[in-house]
Amino acid sequence: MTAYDAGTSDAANPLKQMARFGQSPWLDFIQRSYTESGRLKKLVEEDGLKGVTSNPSIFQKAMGHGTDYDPQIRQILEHQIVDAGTLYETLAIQDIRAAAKVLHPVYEQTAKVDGYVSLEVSPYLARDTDATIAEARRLWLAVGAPNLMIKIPGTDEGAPAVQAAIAAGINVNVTLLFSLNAYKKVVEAHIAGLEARLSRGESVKGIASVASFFVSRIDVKIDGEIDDRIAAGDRDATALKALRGKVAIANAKLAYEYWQTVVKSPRWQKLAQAGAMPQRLLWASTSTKDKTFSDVLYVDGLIGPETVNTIPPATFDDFRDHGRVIPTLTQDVAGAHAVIGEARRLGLDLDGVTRTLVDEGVRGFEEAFDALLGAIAAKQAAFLDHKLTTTTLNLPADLDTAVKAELETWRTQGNVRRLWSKDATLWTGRDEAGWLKWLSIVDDQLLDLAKFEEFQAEVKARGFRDALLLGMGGSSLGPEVLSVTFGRHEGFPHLYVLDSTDPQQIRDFQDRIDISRTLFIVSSKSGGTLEPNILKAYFFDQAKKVLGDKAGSHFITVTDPGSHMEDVAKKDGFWKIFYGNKQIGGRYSVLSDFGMVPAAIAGLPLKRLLDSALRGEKSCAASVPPAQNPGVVLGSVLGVAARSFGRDKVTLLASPAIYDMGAWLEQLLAESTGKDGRGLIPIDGETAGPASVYGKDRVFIYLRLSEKPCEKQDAAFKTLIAAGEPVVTIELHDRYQIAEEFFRWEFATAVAGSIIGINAFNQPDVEASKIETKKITTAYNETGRLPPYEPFAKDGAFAFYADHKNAAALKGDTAEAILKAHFARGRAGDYVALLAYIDRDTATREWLQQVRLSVRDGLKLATAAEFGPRFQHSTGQAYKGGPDTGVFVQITCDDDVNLPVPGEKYTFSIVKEAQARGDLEVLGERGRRALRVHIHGDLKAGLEKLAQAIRAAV
Ligand SMILES: O=C(CO)[C@@H](O)[C@H](O)[C@H](O)[C@H](O)COP(=O)(O)O
Ligand SMILES: O=C[C@H](O)COP(=O)(O)O
Repeated sequence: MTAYDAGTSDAANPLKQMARFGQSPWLDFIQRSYTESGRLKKLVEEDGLKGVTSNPSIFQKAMGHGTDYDPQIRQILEHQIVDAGTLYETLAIQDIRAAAKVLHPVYEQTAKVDGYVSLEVSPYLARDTDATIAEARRLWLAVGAPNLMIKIPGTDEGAPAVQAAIAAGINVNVTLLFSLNAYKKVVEAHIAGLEARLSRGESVKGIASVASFFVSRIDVKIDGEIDDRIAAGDRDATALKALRGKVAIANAKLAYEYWQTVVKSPRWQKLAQAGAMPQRLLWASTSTKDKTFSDVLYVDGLIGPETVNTIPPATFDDFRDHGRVIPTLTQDVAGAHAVIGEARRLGLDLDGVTRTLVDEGVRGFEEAFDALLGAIAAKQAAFLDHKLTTTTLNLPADLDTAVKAELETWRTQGNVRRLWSKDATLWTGRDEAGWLKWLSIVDDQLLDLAKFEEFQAEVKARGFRDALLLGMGGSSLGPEVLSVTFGRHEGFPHLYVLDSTDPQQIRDFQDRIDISRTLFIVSSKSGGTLEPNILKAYFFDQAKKVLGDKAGSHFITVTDPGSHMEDVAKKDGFWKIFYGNKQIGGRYSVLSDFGMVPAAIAGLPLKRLLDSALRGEKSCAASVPPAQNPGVVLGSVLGVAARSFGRDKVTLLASPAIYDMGAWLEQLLAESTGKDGRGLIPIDGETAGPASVYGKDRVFIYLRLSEKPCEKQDAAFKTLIAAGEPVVTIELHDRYQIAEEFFRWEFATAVAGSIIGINAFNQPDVEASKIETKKITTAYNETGRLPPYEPFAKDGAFAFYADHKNAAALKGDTAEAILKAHFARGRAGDYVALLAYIDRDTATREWLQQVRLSVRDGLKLATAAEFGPRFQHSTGQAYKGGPDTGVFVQITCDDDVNLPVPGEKYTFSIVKEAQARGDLEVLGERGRRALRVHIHGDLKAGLEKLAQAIRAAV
């Protein structure tokens, strides 16, 4: 018979007889089906069971396997978006409440002495006093049962938490006690907690506590030491052998002896007179581990008044079957002293053992909790199925092994929790903690949903036809993804995003909109960035021509509080000002107002987007262990591939309908990680080719929209996987899951940054180009002319520029020869970046794409195809600050169109020129391989010729 189907009730039942000697049998086990089926109740009624204890290992066994909890998990997931930790807690609390209900009659019958059910605080907090206190209070309130005991570890940090909890009137079970010294501290904490209540005039009645003294584990360790010494031929072998299986019980008896002195002490008597209940000793870890001993050794051997023995089910059955009930605890105490004395004489390290046991105990519960949360997270992902994106890893064996090792390191070091608690030492230990508000921004936005929805209704009511967002990088790329991915929504304006100083491009956008029906969004976190400022100046001027002094009512801004743009907006009477968060960097801001405001304007279903983002957040939560945490898994693949395998070219391809995700991702990855000579180099939108065109420096990311995949891409990835290339396939089951991926990639980037060992939240090298640009535009304002700038070579319509060092390396009379010399500098593992400061339209994008593919296929190097100045606020950081593996070709042109910048002498054309010069200057200063090709005259013809020259050169 097992405790699962309880035994007979019988006066001779040893379990019932324990009561005669003042000991209460508790059950060291909890499980939903056990309680629900009535078996727990049967133990109470037939075996005199008086309490229940749980711990992370017990819950892991209960919830981590089987299907008991599936219906409730499914039901919760239908209505709520939660993390694995919350899910666990919801299930656990229900179990604890159900068991507490079964035990409640015992609680009443024994006048609050027994009838308790214990719930342990998170083992991750075992070394954190304040967090343990907060958790104890939270769980106490959450369960809301008078016969609940909160379990707190008896560590050095746990003891003050015990005192605080008792002082707060919470019943406490102090767990993980092994040594007399630790127990003494806990006794002190208990008494001090009660005294604090008395001194405040509060009642000490009815506050229960037990001190869980772990028994069998001590013998396991000591006996192990004994066996080792005997095997090594120790001369005290006989004396040592005589101690096997004795030290744990002796140690427990000494604890009990101490307890007896405590309860007799005047200090305790004072509390007792005020109605305090003593903290009873509870024997835990009472199943026999050494099968050569009696299977009820740690029950038989520790029976005594005012104590508890919490017994696991099998031992419970064994004891019912053949337990011997005699008051052993108080017998032969002198013998117990002798055993401990003898152990010391023989050099058995009881103090060391108990110290180790505390550490191992804490770690063991952490491991169990990790396993439990991992199992719940896996179940959750399986149940949510296509409500979450699906990730498949195809990694070469060596990378796969290294990623698994990294995930294990993250688990053992508790790095996911460290990340969520904003521990800057995960990166460089500098200002990282101040840049992590994006972790919780989705929750804030959901609370603010009404604000966005009201605004959305107002936009709709005003009947705008167009919306034009003016901004760069982090302030424009997220909105661009939303605009490109979701298109126009009936009743709402078409959202355009302008992030260029190219006059032709500005003119193109101006031609597309009807200013009288346009809402302008000036988007700039810092408010000081050149482009949004001059674009605002330009369009405000244009709007004034059409709208007169109502122009301001067609403008809103999203900017950080206190910024220059806030002042501008106030001065010019903007319709609205939305604020960013100073603790969120631009590239992490898409789920803040920088993305939500444009999303509202474009008429997107905001709740749906935010719910999707929340799913991303919850999947990456602090409670989700690394191996089940999609953000950590992805970040580990990227970080480990770059750090340990030279695979730092993150090659991003997305299904056509979501292709623009790549533009957002490349900024996030490059700007976050590309610094200090290290980092990831994103390669966005490079059409997949045969495996033969790739070097060994790639990790491929396939963002596949399963509702609208591209057959060609599917086939190409199949080939890459078959060729053994590392491929991460992320399937989005609908477009709104880009919001889930926004969060997941932010998290993954932070993880990868930690693995690579950089600060993932600054952008030290972006500033450098801005400074050079500023110098040039200032000079222009002062002199009315650009500083002289001489090409080092010319060929027809082409003029070539470079700094001295680059120019010296690029000898040649023809475009082809110069380009050839430049490309010849590329080595395996390098990349070529084409940086075009030209109008970004369908034709030029196609041109750039074709040329980059020729370069890739010719040189077998990764290629980036970028437009300036947009990339300067994105991948530009990694080009200048990341690994020195870039070969850069800057492409500029004469501008047919020029546009004024109101209030300045310089024009947009001058700004663009200054930006190109400034960036080339900085690339040169950093010793990068950089060449500028300027196309004089007709751009189309020039581009055709340049394509020919490049093809010939590769
Ligand atoms: O601490 C309590 C009760 O207060 C128990 O639940 C305690 O955690 C368990 O008895 C032990 O973890 C079981 O230990 P062991 O038998 O695995 O060595
Ligand atoms: O990625 C950020 C860009 O450099 C633009 O910055 P901003 O939002 O402060 O204008």
